[in-house]
Amino acid sequence: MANQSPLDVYLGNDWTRHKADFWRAMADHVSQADAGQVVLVMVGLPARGKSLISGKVKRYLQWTSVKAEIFNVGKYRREGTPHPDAKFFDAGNPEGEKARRAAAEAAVADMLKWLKDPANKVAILDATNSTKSRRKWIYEKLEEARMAHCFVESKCDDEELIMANILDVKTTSPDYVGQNPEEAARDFRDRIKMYEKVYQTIDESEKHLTYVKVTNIGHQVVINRIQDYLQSRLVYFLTNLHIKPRSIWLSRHGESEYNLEGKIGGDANLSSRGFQYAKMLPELLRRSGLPKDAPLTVWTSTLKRTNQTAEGIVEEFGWEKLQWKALDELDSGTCDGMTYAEIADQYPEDFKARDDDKYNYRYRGGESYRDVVIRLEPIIMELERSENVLIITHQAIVRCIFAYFMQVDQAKSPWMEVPLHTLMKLTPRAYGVEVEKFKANISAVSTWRPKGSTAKHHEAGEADTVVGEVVANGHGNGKEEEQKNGTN
Ligand SMILES: O=P(O)(O)OC[C@H]1O[C@@](CO)(OP(=O)(O)O)[C@@H](O)[C@@H]1O
Repeated sequence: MANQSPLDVYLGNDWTRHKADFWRAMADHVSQADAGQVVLVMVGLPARGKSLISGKVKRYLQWTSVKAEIFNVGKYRREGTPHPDAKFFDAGNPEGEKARRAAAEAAVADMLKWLKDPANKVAILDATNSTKSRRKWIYEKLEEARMAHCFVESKCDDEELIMANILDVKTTSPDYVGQNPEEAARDFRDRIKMYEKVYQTIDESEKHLTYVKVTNIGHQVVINRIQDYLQSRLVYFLTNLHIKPRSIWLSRHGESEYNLEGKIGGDANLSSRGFQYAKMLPELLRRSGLPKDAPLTVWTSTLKRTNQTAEGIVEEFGWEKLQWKALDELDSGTCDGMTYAEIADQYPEDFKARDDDKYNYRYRGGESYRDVVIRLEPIIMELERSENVLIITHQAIVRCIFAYFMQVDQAKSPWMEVPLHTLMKLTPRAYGVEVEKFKANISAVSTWRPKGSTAKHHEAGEADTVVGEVVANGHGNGKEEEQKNGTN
């Protein structure tokens, strides 16, 4: 490919020739390295973002094909006590204590049962676990089951964040269904006070535990005794999290000459309509609501069509632009530069195999969607750390990034329709990701191919321009768990 990254230049032709093998090896290595199991034990007062963190961890793990599940003690407690008032949570209330202990025991028992299946990798015990004696009990249970653990304490002194969590709980927790919202908020604050009376942060006396302490979600992270690969990956992820308001804008490049010809891959220039889209992108961004004070960084792939699309924006706003090799389009190996009809003709078995399992099918000498997700992991880590970012990339890459944020399952994500000349704005909210779409009024071919079809890319009609199904899947960060489970 004409546009080589510094890494390509440094490593020379061998690297360029063997990069698909490299990503393949990485993908295989990562799945092998995931062999262990671990329990993440959440610790912290109510309204400190434990469920938010649990949801984000689960979303991240599932996207990388690591099976993860959240066990929320509140859900078990609610079976016996669906609408408790604050006094129920008073440590001096023996009945409340007994019921809460029973709920914790039931959750841990179910969790250990779930972990009996070696395919299940990460269990997240979402509860306050706010006393040393409760943590000692959990630690002993996990030691007895020979299960690795990692306590994750979420501390928070940011009043705004606490208030946002209280507001969310009072409106979404099943504990307060049908209650006056003001009364619910008052009761929830009293509940927090009950926990504050007995809360013990993890300290020196618990040095034997593996733990991560996160203050104000990502502001400060303290780690202790992190032991294996999976734990380190999780710690790295937790270190990168933040909850500052921001948006991520996602767009494919403008229509390319290859898109017009129905060819896949390659490094073609934009078509004249593609250039029009590039010109219009600054206006489209303005329409979507630009961040007032915070700057925006533009990320592109190393290919010409994404860089040409970014030119107008960089010129107009002077924002920093970064090129990422990892954002290059899915490598179609020996099929690069062919039309779908040519592939079906020359490699009929491959064409069918791809339709049968598009997520796992790996092009000869190229990549699968699974491989792409592995190489996008550093991009996701960087995105979690970053504030406002505009990503201009390719069809398969947009699908994988979108699938991460919106938890689209692996069988569906490679078939999602991502129209050209459409800007998407993803805004993480307390318990989900909001998606807005802004369509440029510039026609383009549709490169979406339904299963079985070998049709050449056709002019997009109205129906093609809706991302539809995808948006409906939109909960991201544990909202579903929280709505079902509430606090314990
Ligand atoms: O996985 P499928 O659906 O084939 O889509 C990926 C394809 O999308 C295309 C367009 O058809 O990407 P791009 O947006 O970079 O032009 C091909 O280059 C690429 O192979």
